[in-house]
Amino acid sequence: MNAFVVAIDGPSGSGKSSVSKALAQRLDWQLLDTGSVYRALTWYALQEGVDLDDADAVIAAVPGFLNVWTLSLTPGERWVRVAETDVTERIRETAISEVVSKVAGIQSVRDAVNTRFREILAESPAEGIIAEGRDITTVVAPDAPVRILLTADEAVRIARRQAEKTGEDAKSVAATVSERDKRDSRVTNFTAAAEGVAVIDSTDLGLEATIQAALDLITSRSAQ
Ligand SMILES: Nc1ncnc2c1ncn2[C@@H]1O[C@H](COP(=O)(O)OP(=O)(O)O)[C@@H](O)[C@H]1O
Ligand SMILES: Nc1ccn([C@H]2C[C@H](O)[C@@H](COP(=O)(O)OP(=O)(O)O)O2)c(=O)n1
Repeated sequence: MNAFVVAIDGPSGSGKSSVSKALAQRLDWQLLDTGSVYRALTWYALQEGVDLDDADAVIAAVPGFLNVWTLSLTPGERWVRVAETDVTERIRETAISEVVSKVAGIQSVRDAVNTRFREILAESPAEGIIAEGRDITTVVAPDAPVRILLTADEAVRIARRQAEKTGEDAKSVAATVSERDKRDSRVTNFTAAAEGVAVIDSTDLGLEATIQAALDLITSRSAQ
């Protein structure tokens, strides 16, 4: 039987990772963090000496990356590996956040990665799987029974990121978030909900209330 797919999109700091992880843990489902794959590919390309402004060179690096990349789908055991190297922490560093949109902005890179995402969703042995990113509701899994766009005002999202990155300059954290969202929205639509996609705006919602709103949607759709 195919796993029940929940697709979640939203801009940086909207709560995708935290909400998706909590949902997967509570439901005992799998979790696919698609952003981590673009981040790991960016790390790999840099490691291989690829110029990220050379789209053909980035595209040429994708098959080699997909051969050696592995990630955990278990929500409580988050790790991403490239061959023997555990890149879980380093792919979250600002040096990657600042350039990942260059890689994610190349359409044929997206096509190759999306094919792998669809395989993961189709092959999931779990009862359900939560997939989060920027184009899961629209491109990767437009037929998912539950599709959610998580939003929050930009100032709130920036403040959340700044609270996480207390050792870094607050202005540059803000600039990284805004510039990345601007660049990412050239290739993916995560600012407006596509038809049939439910919006959860967490601007004035705590994390627990946001998780509960998503759980309510899943419960009502899975009962249908
Ligand atoms: N509704 C919320 N209320 C308060 N804090 C939140 C909420 N959603 C997320 N956060 C916090 O904001 C930060 C960014 O959330 P995260 O899940 O990493 O967002 P995203 O994956 O969309 O970039 C995290 O520290 C998280 O705990
Ligand atoms: N399905 C996806 C997921 C992420 N991306 C891009 C957008 C982001 O710049 C990077 C990293 O995404 P990630 O979700 O880790 O970023 P945030 O945690 O929201 O800041 O990848 C994408 O283009 N499509």
